[in-house]
Amino acid sequence: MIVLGIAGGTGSGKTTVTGAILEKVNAHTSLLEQDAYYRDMPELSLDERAKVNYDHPDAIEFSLLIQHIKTLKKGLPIAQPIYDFTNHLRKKETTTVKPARILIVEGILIFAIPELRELFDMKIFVDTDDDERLLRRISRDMEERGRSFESVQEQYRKTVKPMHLEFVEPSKRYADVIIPRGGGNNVGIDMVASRLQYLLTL
Ligand SMILES: Nc1ncnc2c1ncn2[C@@H]1O[C@H](COP(=O)(O)OP(=O)(O)O)[C@@H](O)[C@H]1O
Ligand SMILES: O=c1ccn([C@@H]2O[C@H](COP(=O)(O)O)[C@@H](O)[C@H]2O)c(=O)[nH]1
Repeated sequence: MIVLGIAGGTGSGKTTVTGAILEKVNAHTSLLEQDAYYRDMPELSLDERAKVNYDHPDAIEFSLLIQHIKTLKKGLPIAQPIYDFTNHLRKKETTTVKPARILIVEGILIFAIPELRELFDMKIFVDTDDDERLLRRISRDMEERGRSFESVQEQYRKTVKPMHLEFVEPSKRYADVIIPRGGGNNVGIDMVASRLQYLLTL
C-alpha cells in the first residue's frame, strides 16, 4: 500500500486536490480525513464546544488515526468516525474504509505529528495564500458548517490563525512536494498523479 499525506492550511484546497488526484489515478484508492478524528465532547454544551480550539493537535484523536492507518496497511478494514461540524460532535454511525493500493490521508496537522509523519510514503503540502484561504473558509463555513460571519471571524482571530502559524505552516518543511494555489494547479496535480502511477508499477 502506498500512503500519501496531503496537508495544508484550512481552505487551502486539500479536499479539492485529493479529488483531482483520485480522478487521475487509475487504481483503487482509500481516503482517511483528519477531520473525522476530532475528539467527541458530548459532556460540553454547544456553546462550550463552539469555543474549543479545533486547530491545536490536542483536539484530534491522532492515536486512533495512526492505529487506523496501521490496520489498513495490514490489509484490514477500519470504522472511520463521522464528524458533525455544525454541532461539533461525532455521529453514532461510522464509515467502513477498506484497504486499497493507495491510501490518501488528508488534514491540516498531519505533518505536525512525528509518529504520523513517518507513515507516509509521499508528503504533499497544498500552499495557498492566507487571504484566499480565509475568503474560502468564510464561504465554506457559512454555507456548509452553519456558522455566522461573526463566529468565523472570531474563531479565525482567536485560534485558526495562531495555530496555523505555530503548527501548520512550520510542518511544510516536511513535505516532499509543495503545490501552490491548490485545486487549480493542474501541473502540480498531474505530477503527483504520475508519480503515484509510477509507484504502482514497482
Ligand atoms: N482553486 C480554487 N478556486 C476557488 N475555490 C476553491 C479552489 N479550491 C478550493 N476552493 C473552494 O474553497 C473551499 C475550501 O476548499 P477545500 O478543498 O475544501 O479546502 P481544504 O480541504 O483545504 O479545507 C471549498 O468551498 C472549495 O470549493
Ligand atoms: O468542530 C469543529 C472542528 C473543526 N473545525 C475547523 O475545521 C478546520 C479544519 O478543516 P478544513 O476542512 O481543513 O478546513 C480547522 O481549521 C478547525 O478550525 C471547526 O470549526 N469546528
